[in-house]
Amino acid sequence: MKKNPKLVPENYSGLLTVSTQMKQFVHKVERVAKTNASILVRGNTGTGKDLIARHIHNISLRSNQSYKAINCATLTGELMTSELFGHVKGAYTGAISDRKGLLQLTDKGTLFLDEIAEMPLDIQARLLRVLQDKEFSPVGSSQTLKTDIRLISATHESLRALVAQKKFREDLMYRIRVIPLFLPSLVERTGDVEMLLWHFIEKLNNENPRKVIAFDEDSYEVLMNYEWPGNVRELQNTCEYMHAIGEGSTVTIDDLPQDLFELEFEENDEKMKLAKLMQKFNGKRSDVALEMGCSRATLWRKLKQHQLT
Ligand SMILES: Nc1ncnc2c1ncn2[C@@H]1O[C@H](COP(=O)(O)OP(=O)(O)OP(=O)(O)O)[C@@H](O)[C@H]1O
Repeated sequence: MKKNPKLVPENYSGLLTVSTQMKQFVHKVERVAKTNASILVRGNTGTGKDLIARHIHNISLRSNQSYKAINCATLTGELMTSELFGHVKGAYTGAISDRKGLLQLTDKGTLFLDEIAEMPLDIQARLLRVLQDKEFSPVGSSQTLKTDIRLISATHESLRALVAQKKFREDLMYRIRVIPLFLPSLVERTGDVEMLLWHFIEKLNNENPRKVIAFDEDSYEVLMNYEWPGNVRELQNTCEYMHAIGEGSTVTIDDLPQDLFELEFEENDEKMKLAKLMQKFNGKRSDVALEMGCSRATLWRKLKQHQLT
């Protein structure tokens, strides 16, 4: 039975962590936040790019000005242009009144462009001009407006690779990645899976009649050893699933979603490796555990799981 170890995280504008790697990352972020330099956050899906961008704004010299975010992956080209630059009445069919764009609304503040790799090339060209000249015109208008924005962008892809494929402008890449930051994925953040697991479980306990206070050994082991390709978002969704699907105060292995068991290739590799090591050490489990860097209990469970006992 595993209970809440009550790990106490740091809280950076809602981004929680107990990991040294993350604290070092945030320390770096805090040094650059106070400048006006454009920041590019590179990180996989669900790693908290939104939260980091918000934190940069919160601790910057612009914190009392506006902060706005758009996700370039969810907008069509026309909508993105109008969101960013605004338009005047009649600029498009459907443009029934003037609309201010984010470049105007975040003047003196911070604009966060999530999934910037998805921005169409023509809008990239327009954005580059804004960053160079600090001015722009709304769609359908001949008026030039001044703007002073701090740009934070995020991507899960390599912009360099996209530049090589001619899908991203090289000049824009240099403008927006003056400071590149690499957000670690969840499994690289030692201690965070366990801390966040209980954070989300406690939150669900507060919102629901079911109160989970423990996990059985098997479920905990699977959760602690999973890769979390969808990072914090996947962990959060998994907690919701486990909390909703099971009964009573303990989460058991049957309450875990199927996705967590679908790493069959690695499992087969593991079985081979285990079998070889058992042979090499004449079945002496303490030596095999030492070689694998795991506890004897973990080794025992793995042997059982692969039917090697
Ligand atoms: N360290 C963290 N502590 C608490 N909650 C977190 C943490 N990181 C992420 N979250 C939560 O996980 C979810 C995903 O985070 P967020 O949207 O910031 O990720 P993202 O990297 O921008 O994802 P995507 O690239 O898919 O848009 C959000 O609900 C967020 O509040």
